[in-house]
Amino acid sequence: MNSDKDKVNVIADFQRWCSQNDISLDNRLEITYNPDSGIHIRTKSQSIPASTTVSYIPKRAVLSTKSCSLADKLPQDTEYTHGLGAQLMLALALYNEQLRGSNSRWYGYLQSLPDFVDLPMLWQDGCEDAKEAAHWLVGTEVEKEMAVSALSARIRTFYEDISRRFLPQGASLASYTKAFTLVSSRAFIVDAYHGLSMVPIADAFNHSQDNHVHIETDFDVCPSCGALYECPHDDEPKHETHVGQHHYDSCYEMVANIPIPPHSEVFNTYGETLSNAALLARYGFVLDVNENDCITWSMEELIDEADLAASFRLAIQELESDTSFRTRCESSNLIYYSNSFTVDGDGKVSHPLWLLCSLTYQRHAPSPPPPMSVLDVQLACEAGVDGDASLTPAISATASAVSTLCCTRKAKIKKLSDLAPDADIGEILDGLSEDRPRTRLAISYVLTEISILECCLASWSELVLPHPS
Ligand SMILES: C[S@@+](CC[C@H](N)C(=O)[O-])C[C@H]1O[C@@H](n2cnc3c(N)ncnc32)[C@H](O)[C@@H]1O
Repeated sequence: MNSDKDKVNVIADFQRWCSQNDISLDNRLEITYNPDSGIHIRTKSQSIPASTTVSYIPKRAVLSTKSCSLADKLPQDTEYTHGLGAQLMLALALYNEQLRGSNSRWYGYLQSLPDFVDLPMLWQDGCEDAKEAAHWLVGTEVEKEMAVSALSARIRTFYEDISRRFLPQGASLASYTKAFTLVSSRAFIVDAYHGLSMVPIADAFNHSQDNHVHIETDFDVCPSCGALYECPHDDEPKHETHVGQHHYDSCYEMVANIPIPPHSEVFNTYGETLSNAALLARYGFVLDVNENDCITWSMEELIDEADLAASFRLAIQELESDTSFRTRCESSNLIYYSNSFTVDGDGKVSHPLWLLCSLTYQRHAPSPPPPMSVLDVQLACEAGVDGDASLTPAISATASAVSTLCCTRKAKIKKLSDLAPDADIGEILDGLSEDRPRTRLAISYVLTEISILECCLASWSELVLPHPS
């Protein structure tokens, strides 16, 4: 399936399969292919108004653990209904259908899928380019997203312990892992019955934060049989009557959320909050600009003392219960309101992270100032207005703590320690040949993290007082 001509045939076969399975696509749209975007959906010469349903996908056409040929045999334990467990089980269902070849009722759909998606989880044991790229990602958010070794180990264990029981002779861990990459990059949670599923046509749309379409489903169906209306599994009737049930109740729909212009690619969104780290780890690509990019810390990474944890919990509760606190944060150029320990794409520090940095300094102080007062003086400093000078050391120490955090985090990007301190990573990227696509992708991602950390360092360094000599 390498040439464009092959792709044209594959798309034609897929479209035939779609009509045989009553999957519709608005005739103002076409399925198309190019090497950069892969298979994707475009408008032809006409625009499409907002709220148009551009595709109806009958529920029976989705490939899930409930609809696949192994459905009666697969374990139904709750650990496989969500998260990684659901992905592993769906990858088993998908791989089994792939092995069934033309005997699978999804054959025309399966033929349209790439062999695998080049996710970083495959890079560790790959070619030089892959290994080098994997090395660049050590210590980054992408590594956290993948939980690298844990993910590979879980896939292997699941394959050995569960998948092998159900798969025919000739199955292999390598091919099961490829099926897993397809699930990671294409599956949707559709409803309480099918759960995580492969959804033909819906998964042909590429991702953008400014998406044109979204999937609409009635999630709340019977988890035992998928019925939207009354069924024998109901404790209480869901709906009063079957009367009025619409044909489309048995379909998932792709609906336009904004008008779609002619001659343009039509995008879905895989998640409105996905950062480039998440996109790279789960889907194998990054956006040129991604407003969700950030550096994250877990509570465990930051707090190593029970006393500090206790004073943090108390202080955060107190701050957040003050109705003006959020507005105060929003007026800062250095702090933003968020419920995580993060530095955002503009180098701003989330309020829990700021509080922790502030408390770290104060934990040995005999009578620490209230965090709200420290914040107020900091806001005054940011605005160039004089505040309570007795609190300036507290602000300076908070800024030092933020700086230390950023430097420590930068030092965790392992590849940087192999390079001279003044190495120009942009130059390294520019000097890389085109036959190193993974390394190029990894370095350009690392540059984003470095730029976030340096932006944060630069803005907070202005608040650090010089040490008395
Ligand atoms: C749900 S599929 C979309 C259809 C896919 N293009 C194909 O050829 O089958 C998701 C995959 O499409 C690609 N993709 C989606 N959005 C993209 C984007 N904005 N830029 C580059 N690749 C994208 C990535 O390879 C991703 O893993």
